[in-house]
Amino acid sequence: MKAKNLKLLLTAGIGSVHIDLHAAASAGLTVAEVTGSNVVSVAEDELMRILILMRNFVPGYNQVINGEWNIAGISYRAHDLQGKTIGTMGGGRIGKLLLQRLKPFECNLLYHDRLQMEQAVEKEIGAKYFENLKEMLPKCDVIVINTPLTEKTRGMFNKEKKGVLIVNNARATIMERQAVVEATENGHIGVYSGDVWDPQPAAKDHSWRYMPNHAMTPHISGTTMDAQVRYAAGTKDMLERYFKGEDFPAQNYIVKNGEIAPQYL
Ligand SMILES: NC(=O)C1=CN([C@@H]2O[C@H](COP(=O)(O)OP(=O)(O)OC[C@H]3O[C@@H](n4cnc5c(N)ncnc54)[C@H](O)[C@@H]3O)[C@@H](O)[C@H]2O)C=CC1
Repeated sequence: MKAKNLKLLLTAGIGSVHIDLHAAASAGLTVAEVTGSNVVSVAEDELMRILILMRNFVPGYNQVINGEWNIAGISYRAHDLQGKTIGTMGGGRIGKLLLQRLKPFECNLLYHDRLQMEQAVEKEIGAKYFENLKEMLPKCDVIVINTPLTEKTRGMFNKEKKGVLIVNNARATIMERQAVVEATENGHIGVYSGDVWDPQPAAKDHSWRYMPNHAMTPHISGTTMDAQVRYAAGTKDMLERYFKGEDFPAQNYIVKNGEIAPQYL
């Protein structure tokens, strides 16, 4: 390690996979993030993407830009959200909030996670738990990815319904890059809307820029002005606590005393 005096690594936001957490743990470093800081921002963004994909919005917008007018060319792939089945892989902070935000749309809500929510919360949201991801995937019209990238979540997909809409604001390598390109080309994925890329920033010739049926963005879902205020304040708070010798809020620790937080294992 080159930085011999390094003690602390802070992520101003959520998602610390840019850090080698195992190396940090064995070097005795502390890694922390501003847990919760952009949960609302990402969940709202996912809701927006679900609606945009379901209504075939982007091709409609492109018609206007290109001077075209072809209603039938849009509507044959536009559907109501009501009655559709939406599944989130990951029912943590973002996944749970997304399900709560989706409830008034009268969809069938499913989720897969390592951990089942408390029964009262699950009942209030009206979401059905699947311990086995492979059982949930074929049921979904829309799949949203809300787990961190770990060795277990990398490349987890292959059982989706034909024409499925996929929203991935979590991490790009949870999907296999070439498989996404091929599936958008052959229609197995109806539309893929991702906010995250591998690597970032994405090169000009990255294949996901040019595949058909996508609605990609450059990692913006968690970076609203409101989120920036929250994660700047959270980072400042942790720095102040660090220099006073105080602990951080417990949920912010990703690596502490050689241990990696369970959600990253
Ligand atoms: N695009 C963006 O700007 C942002 C993206 N994110 C991404 O979203 C992810 C989720 O964020 P939060 O909901 O706040 O995290 P969280 O820690 O509250 O929830 C993650 C959930 O994933 C589950 N999980 C972990 N590994 C799993 C596995 N192998 N199988 C099934 N479930 C598993 C955990 O049990 C937990 O419930 C982050 O790790 C990050 O990658 C987060 C914030 C901003």
